[in-house]
Amino acid sequence: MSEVRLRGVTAGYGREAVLDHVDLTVREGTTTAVLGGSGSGKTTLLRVISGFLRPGSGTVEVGGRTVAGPGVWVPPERRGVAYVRQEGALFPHLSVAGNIAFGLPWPRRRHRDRVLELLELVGLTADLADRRPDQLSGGQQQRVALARALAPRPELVLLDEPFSSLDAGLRVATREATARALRASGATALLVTHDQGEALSFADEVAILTLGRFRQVDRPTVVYREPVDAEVAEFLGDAVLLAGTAADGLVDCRLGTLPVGGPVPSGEVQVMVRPEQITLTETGTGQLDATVRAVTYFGHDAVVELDLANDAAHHPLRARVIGLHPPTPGDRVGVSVVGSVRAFPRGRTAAGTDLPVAEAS
Ligand SMILES: Nc1ncnc2c1ncn2[C@@H]1O[C@H](COP(=O)(O)OP(=O)(O)OP(=O)(O)O)[C@@H](O)[C@H]1O
Repeated sequence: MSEVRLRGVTAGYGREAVLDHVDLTVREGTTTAVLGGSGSGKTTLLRVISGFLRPGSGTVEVGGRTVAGPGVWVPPERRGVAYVRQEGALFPHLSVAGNIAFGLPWPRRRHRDRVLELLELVGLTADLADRRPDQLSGGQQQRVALARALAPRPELVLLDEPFSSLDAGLRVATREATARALRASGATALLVTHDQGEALSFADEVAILTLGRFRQVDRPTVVYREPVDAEVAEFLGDAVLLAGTAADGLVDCRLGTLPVGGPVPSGEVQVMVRPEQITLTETGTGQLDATVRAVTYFGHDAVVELDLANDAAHHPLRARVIGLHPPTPGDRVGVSVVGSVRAFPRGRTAAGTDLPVAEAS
């Protein structure tokens, strides 16, 4: 049993609380990605769980055992928690095998079989075992760091932005190898990142941390499609926010009358549409007509800025279309919205902060 549970955890440095009565559960054998902006407290959270920082209040449980709480303090080395940092921090004077064996308990340090098994687990070949870290690519070094962390069969693996120093291609390959290795080892894991795509693709659950609290913790598809408020929606991807009026499961906005998914407030609302929900067709065949103002081409897809024909204020609107045949500026197109949209009450976010008043495309 290696579930992690935080209840009412407050922690910080000096007087200022970085984490403010935080609750979080990571189920046994699953991975949760903690997504937050710079300085939101992601590393502080990992320090509290690993035992490098004492919480001011609340309890931390790892594997059903309280490791921090009123009158309880288990030191880091007795928590069964492994920590992989941004830079793997391998020992430069030891070989790959030596680095991995360092993570094994003393009597097993000479067991080459276990080292080779761990290399295979992280997707590296046995011929790398005798190289020094400076003879490896950045992605290979991170995989060795992961193998070293998994060597003592930890109950919990904490990953602190372990892919952020890698370039795009290596990053994806290393991320996939890490996800596979974690699944195969059965470890519970917590990944800290500020990369939305990484959080959504890597983890079983995504936890959004802002202002010292978790705003939403749920499966990737749920936090993306059903964000709790407009701020979370914008934090977790591209979002088109529009003013609207909601009633009876429908909302009126400058994209027309659209069905609302999830909770349906009534009255003045902020409408959230993902740009990929806005599809372009031949002019006259969509729900609305528009003129293409600008196109940003990314290869696999393109972002198209549109001027809606019925919009006297000329607020541009963003659509995301597949990159096969993107339109060109000046084209006239039909515009439709696929699926339901979200509607949030105007005025306050779920966290109690004010919503932006202006429309954003
Ligand atoms: N040792 C420290 N002493 C004092 N303040 C600290 C210390 N470490 C972090 N902080 C402050 O605590 C806040 C949260 O820091 P933390 O490192 O947890 O954020 P983060 O979300 O991991 O950020 P990043 O994504 O930039 O690494 C920041 O305001 C930071 O300046």
